[in-house]
Amino acid sequence: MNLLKVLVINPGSTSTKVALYEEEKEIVKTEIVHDIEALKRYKSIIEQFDLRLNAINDWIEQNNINLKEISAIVVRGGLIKPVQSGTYFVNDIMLEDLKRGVGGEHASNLGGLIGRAIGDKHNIPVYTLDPVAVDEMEDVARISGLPELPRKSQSHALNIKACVHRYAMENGVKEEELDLVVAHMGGGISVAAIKGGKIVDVNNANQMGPFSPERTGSLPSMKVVDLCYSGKYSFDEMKKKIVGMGGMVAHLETNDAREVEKRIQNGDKKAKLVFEAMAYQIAKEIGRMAAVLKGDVKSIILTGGLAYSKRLIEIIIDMTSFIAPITLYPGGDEMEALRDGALRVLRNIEKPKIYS
Ligand SMILES: Nc1ncnc2c1ncn2[C@@H]1O[C@H](COP(=O)(O)OP(=O)(O)OP(=O)(O)O)[C@@H](O)[C@H]1O
Ligand SMILES: CCCC(=O)O
Repeated sequence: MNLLKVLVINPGSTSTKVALYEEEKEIVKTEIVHDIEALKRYKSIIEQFDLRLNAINDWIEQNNINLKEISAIVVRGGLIKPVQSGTYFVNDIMLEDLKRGVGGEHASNLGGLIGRAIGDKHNIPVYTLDPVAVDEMEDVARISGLPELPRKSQSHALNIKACVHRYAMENGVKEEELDLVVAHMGGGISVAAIKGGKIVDVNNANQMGPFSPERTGSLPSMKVVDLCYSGKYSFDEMKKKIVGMGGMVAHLETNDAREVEKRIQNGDKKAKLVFEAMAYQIAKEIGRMAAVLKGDVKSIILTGGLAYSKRLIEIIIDMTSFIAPITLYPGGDEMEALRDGALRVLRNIEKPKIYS
């Protein structure tokens, strides 16, 4: 019997994670970290296509991966049109929407494009699971202070959903009965209110919420207008300031929390203040989402790369543990969640949804 082999590609804002699985078994998993200086050279994320594809092709070669043996490629999905949670074929309609960036710019838009570039060449089907555009938001959460600018459900849905699933399994509860706050803390930060297993509210890491390693989060809006009309920045430069060059990068010129922690240890007061401010804003957002759930929160889950940072976690726990017990899932389960989505389809347990 031929074993199923799944290639997983997960482009995040600061890195591209790649892995090869044989059935559930991990054969190789690597985080290709992209240098901030290299990323800075690109005006838009879509222009990073060649850089990331070349890095993945090098990784495939270095690890002697025979693409002829791959049963499926599964990728982190991007800002397509709002969709239900689930596994989807990366079809031509989705590919076009990713190219055009119908829901906006996002590193994960590259997932489908790179996946199909490799898949089409070697005749391998390409799937995606719980893309950034998963929308389960309640109507009341969509209203902003301007009718023409509604709040949109865009989040690290893949890892958030994987954490909800893991928590349910580990604690012997049904996902549909779970109310949680999940804070995914990566290059961008999504803090979600989970009601009955669904993401009923989330900040939208590209536009609102806490600042993160490389995004501004919410800003004083009048001052944003002033900056836009100051004549100092083009449209593209302003967008890049908010997503990519904001947050820690703007204050400290690095998106690497480990580097910031080293500076703090060496007595850098500015690094300490900025890092503590990020933790403070995350804790505040958790409080907002706890209010969405009327305080009835089973647990606060902290996940993503930043959940490895003891310093950050301690501040968040200090500020939020009065709400609910804290669960730590550092790093997250995105790669395994993607693998499992592809395996469910390959084993005919789940029918992939068709994006239209
Ligand atoms: N052991 C660690 N200690 C402290 N910080 C860490 C550690 N490992 C990773 N990080 C930090 O986590 C952040 C990246 O997290 P993650 O890998 O989840 O993000 P990403 O996948 O690139 O982006 P996103 O999650 O927004 O898609 C970086 O700031 C990185 O420095
Ligand atoms: C746009 C929110 C999701 C992400 O940043 O990955």
